[in-house]
Order: sequence, then structure tokens, then C-alpha cells
Amino acid sequence: MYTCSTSLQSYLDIKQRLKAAEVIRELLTSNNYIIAVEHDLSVLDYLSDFVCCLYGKPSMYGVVTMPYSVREGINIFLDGFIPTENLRFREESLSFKMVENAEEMLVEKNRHYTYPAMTKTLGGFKLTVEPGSFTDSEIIVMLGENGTGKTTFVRLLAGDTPDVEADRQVMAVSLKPQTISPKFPGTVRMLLLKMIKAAFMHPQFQSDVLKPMNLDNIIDQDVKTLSGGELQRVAIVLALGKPNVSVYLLDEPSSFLDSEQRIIASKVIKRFVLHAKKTAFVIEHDFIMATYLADRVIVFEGQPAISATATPPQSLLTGMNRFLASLEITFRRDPTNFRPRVNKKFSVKDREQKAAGNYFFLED
Ligand SMILES: Nc1ncnc2c1ncn2[C@@H]1O[C@H](COP(=O)(O)OP(=O)(O)OP(=O)(O)O)[C@@H](O)[C@H]1O
Repeated sequence: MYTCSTSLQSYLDIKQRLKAAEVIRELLTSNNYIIAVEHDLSVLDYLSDFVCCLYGKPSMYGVVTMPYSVREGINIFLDGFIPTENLRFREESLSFKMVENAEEMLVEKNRHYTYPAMTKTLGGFKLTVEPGSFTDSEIIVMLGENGTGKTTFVRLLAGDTPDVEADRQVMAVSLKPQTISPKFPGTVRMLLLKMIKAAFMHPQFQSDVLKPMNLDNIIDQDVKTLSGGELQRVAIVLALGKPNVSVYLLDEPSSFLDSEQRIIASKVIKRFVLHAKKTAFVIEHDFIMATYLADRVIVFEGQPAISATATPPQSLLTGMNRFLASLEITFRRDPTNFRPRVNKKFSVKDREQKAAGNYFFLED
């Protein structure tokens, strides 16, 4: 038996995550088995034969279910309901049905923003940004391998100067950086009161963001003593609570969060953007989270660490197809909740979809 935790994969792109899963599977022989802890559900799906769901109350109790087939287990987890025990362990479920998003199609969009063509050179790396536009009430997910300039692009939107200063629309932005270093000398409550007092006191923000992000149990803890996941939750709340902002730039909100917290954070971000009529750009390597969040996507193409191009925002289907084609990875859809599932390399579906150019499916 091996046990392994792949949660150190925060920051790795999807290609590297699936490679790591393949390396782990290669350790399997006829007389051993591997127990893995994995927070990225697409990777867990790809890696496992059977899964157990764990539920309970943090710091109080936990229950481990019987092992389910990987497909059934992940669907149960996303649904928040265990049919064999007739037990709901989470009120919310995560579904990828397009009808769920139909409501968004009716959302009235009042604000339109544009950004010009730009380049940014950093040491030996050059990013070329093609001009693009976006509106309020939408989430744009950035897809690209590690080192293709996603953070560089986010920083340009946040005000970094490009190689040649262009005529740019000024946007008030709030940035949640990829890495968070806790320097604040006080408790979480003191930090929230100092940085986002108005949001912290606002009932809508409390019910839409603070409560679901579950800061209650760490609110009086010193910021410097928080774990990686706790710090991430605080950082997301701080970013969403910043006053007078129209554009939110969230660099890897899922890193260090467990699967449960990823589901909650995705719902919080989506609800916040729609209710507050804001725009969010999100860098996200967790494919389930990226698919759930994205209204449109920007694809980063090129050679990591050398040069890359950021496409204009494009539709989820077109953008995902383009990104996955460059990685030679195909996804199918689960018929129950329509979540994306990675096809095993060279499987019948993988070969069929590649031949037809369908790397990503919207409907099954
Ligand atoms: N200040 C800098 N000086 C030199 N090179 C830099 C600097 N900042 C970033 N780079 C390089 O630019 C490239 C793009 O970096 P960036 O962080 O934008 O990529 P990314 O797509 O966000 O990557 P990841 O997915 O790993 O977070 C990388 O090769 C990085 O090493």
C-alpha cells in the first residue's frame, strides 16, 4: 500500500497535474494499492478507481463513507447528498447544466470595458496581449500552462506599465495575488475592519460572502498563525470586499483550499459577480472550478518562460477547445451533472473526440 497526498499541486497547471497522476498510477502493481488525498476533482477522477467521501464538522467530527466507483463518488460529493444513507451533508450542490446558467443570459449588461494590444517583457519572457473587451456581470477565466504570462496579464490590468504605454481605460481593480504573505500584526477581525470595513458591516456582503466563506471560527485568530487554506479564504474575502472597484482579479483562488471549500468559493465568487454587477478575471488551474466559473475564457498560447500570446476573451466552448487542443487532452461530460471528465489518453473516446476536433463538450 502507498499513501500519497497530491495537494501540494497548488500552482501546477492541468497538464502537470495529470502527468503527476499518471506517475502515481504507474506505482500500482497487482499486489499494492494507493490511497491518495486530492483536492482537484478532475485529477482525482483521472487518478482513482474508487473514492470515499468525507463529511462532518471541521474540528468536531468526520465520517468516511464506503468506497464508491470514482464517477459515482464524485457525483455524490458534488451533489452534497448520499443516496445510500439518505443523508444531505451540504445544502448546496454544484451542477454544470447549461440551463443553470440560462439565467445569466438574461442579465442586463450596462458597462463595457476595453483594453488595447500590449506587450510586456520580463527578463527573457515576452507576453503579447491581443486587444479585448468585457462587460459587467461576467467572469473571464484565464487558461494557460505555467509560465505563459497569466499573472503578468493580470498585473497589466491592475496598472503595471506595458513595454509601450498605450491609451488605456482606467479601471478600479482589486487584486488577490497568487501568493499571500501574512504580515498583518493582529486578528482576522482587525484586518477586515481595517481593510474592508464597509463590506464587513454590510448585510448583503455578510450573507453572500462572509458567512459562506466560514470565517467565523477564525475571526479572532492572529492572521500570522493562519493555515494556507484559512489565509486563502481571508484573501478572497478581502479582495471581494474592496470598496469602489469594478474589476476583480483573482489569481488562483483554489490553491490550498480543499474540494469542499473550492465548491463554496466558486459559488461565492459567481454569486457576488452577478449580484454586485462586477467583472472578475480568474486564473484557475482546477478544471472543474474553471468550467463552473467561466462565462468566457482567455487562452494563453506559446512557449512557457519564452513568449506567449493572450487571446481576446472568447466563448467557453471555443476557448476550452483551443486550450485543450494545445495540450492534447480531451474532456467528456458526465451525463448526471454535466461535469467535465478527462478522457484517458488513447481511449476510444479520446481518439474519437480528437479526430472530430471536439476536445471539450458542452452537451453529452
Ligand atoms: N520580474 C521578472 N523578471 C524576470 N522574469 C519574470 C519576472 N516575472 C515573471 N517572469 C517570468 O515570466 C514568465 C511568465 O510569468 P507569469 O507569472 O506571468 O506566468 P503564469 O502564466 O502566471 O504562470 P503560473 O501558471 O506558473 O502562475 C515566467 O517564465 C516567469 O519566470
